[in-house]
Amino acid sequence: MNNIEDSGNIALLQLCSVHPAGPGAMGEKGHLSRVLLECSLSDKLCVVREGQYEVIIVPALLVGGFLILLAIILWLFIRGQRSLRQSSGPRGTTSVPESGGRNQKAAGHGEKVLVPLKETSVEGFLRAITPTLAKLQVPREQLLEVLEQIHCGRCGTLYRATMITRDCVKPKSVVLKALEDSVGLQEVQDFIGRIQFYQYLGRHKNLVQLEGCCPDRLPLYMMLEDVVPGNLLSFLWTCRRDVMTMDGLLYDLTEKQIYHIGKQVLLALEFLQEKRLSHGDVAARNILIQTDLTPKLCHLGLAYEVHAHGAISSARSSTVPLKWLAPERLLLRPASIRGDVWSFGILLYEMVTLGAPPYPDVPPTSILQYLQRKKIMTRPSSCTHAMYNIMKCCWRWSEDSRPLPGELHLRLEAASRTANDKAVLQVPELVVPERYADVAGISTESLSYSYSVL
Ligand SMILES: Nc1ncnc2c1ncn2[C@@H]1O[C@H](COP(=O)(O)OP(=O)(O)OP(=O)(O)O)[C@@H](O)[C@H]1O
Repeated sequence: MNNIEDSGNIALLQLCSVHPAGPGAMGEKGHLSRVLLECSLSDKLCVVREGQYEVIIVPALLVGGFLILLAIILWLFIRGQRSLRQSSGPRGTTSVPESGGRNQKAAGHGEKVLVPLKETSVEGFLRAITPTLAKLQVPREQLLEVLEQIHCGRCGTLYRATMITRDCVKPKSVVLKALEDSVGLQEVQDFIGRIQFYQYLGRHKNLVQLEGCCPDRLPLYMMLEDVVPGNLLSFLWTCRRDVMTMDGLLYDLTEKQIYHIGKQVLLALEFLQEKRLSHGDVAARNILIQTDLTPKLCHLGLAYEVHAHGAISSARSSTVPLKWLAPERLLLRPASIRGDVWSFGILLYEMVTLGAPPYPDVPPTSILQYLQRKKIMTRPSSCTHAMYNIMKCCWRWSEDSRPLPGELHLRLEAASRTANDKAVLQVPELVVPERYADVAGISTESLSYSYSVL
């Protein structure tokens, strides 16, 4: 027997061999086991017997281990089943993949968009999605008449239409984007995703604004604010003509006004940058202008793709005219805000030349080789050195050495202080749209809206 005293917690242990050969034999075998025979809380005496119980303990350990393993497997299985039930939601619903991932907020107010799990029909999808767009929904009866078709886009046709608003007595003009009847579930989800994207972006005075939508059934409509006179490229071309005013707008442009427009475009880009987005196709044709010369970025389809899918699809990317693209985009690298800064430099060129096609002497397909030779456009005669210096910093080959929209805004601000606000920019030659399209590397159809002003 051994007495063990342990700082006030005294325990008496009795070591007792039950092996017939005695303790010595046990020591030789080295298989001694200690078994607690008696130990009560009130007692400070514990009796332990050493014995050779391998025959009982080893199988017991094996059985115990097996049971624990079984319990773990069972627990994992139950947990898996439970999480499966949770992700399909109540009454068998699941998240819409197009607005999932980091764009969950696209559903508005950070809610998850749920559609029935088994629902693969357009009707079922629209039934499930419409309540999430309640704040934007406009009764169809409020749409009065379609005035004209203005554009046939990849994701719907654009019309000018009139609409009654809740607070307006007089019908107001809106641009209606319509997704017609004969489309599949994917197109419908994409159209709804775009509506949610506008909702996610929120309001910015230099981004075209969503005013409402009709998402309950086909045809689907989204109503955008009607920006008049609209397309900046058309405006620039009209400035070449002998038109003084039209609809209250002075078709004259000074260097100072170019800075004014440019700075606001940069505010829109800064806004997108804050949301970790980029525009992807900054160009005069994708900017709308108001009579007070407030520009609004439109053509947000590429930004939507970045938001919804993390990148611009190669199919969509190939539609962006090459002459506006930064070298890294021409080399098929992802779009970024600094790529937009490159395109912004081209936009300045477009404005100061009143809508001339960039790189007039370079075929669109040779643009990458041209830039790889470290060449950039020369200074147009109508462009001051100050403005050309800004263009040059936008056209730095290395993305990282280009300024961000905020820094560029400061440069434009400084340059505009000494800019000429008297001399009206003039270009004597009128634009021939087919020739323009050819030199710019743009399809004539995509310019159809600009013809109307010529
Ligand atoms: N809100 C608007 N007000 C006036 N004109 C507009 C408006 N929206 C679009 N437009 C005209 O329609 C043209 C095409 O617009 P936009 O590129 O945004 O449509 P889209 O091809 O459907 O683009 P995306 O798929 O990127 O949204 C514009 O260049 C402009 O001339």
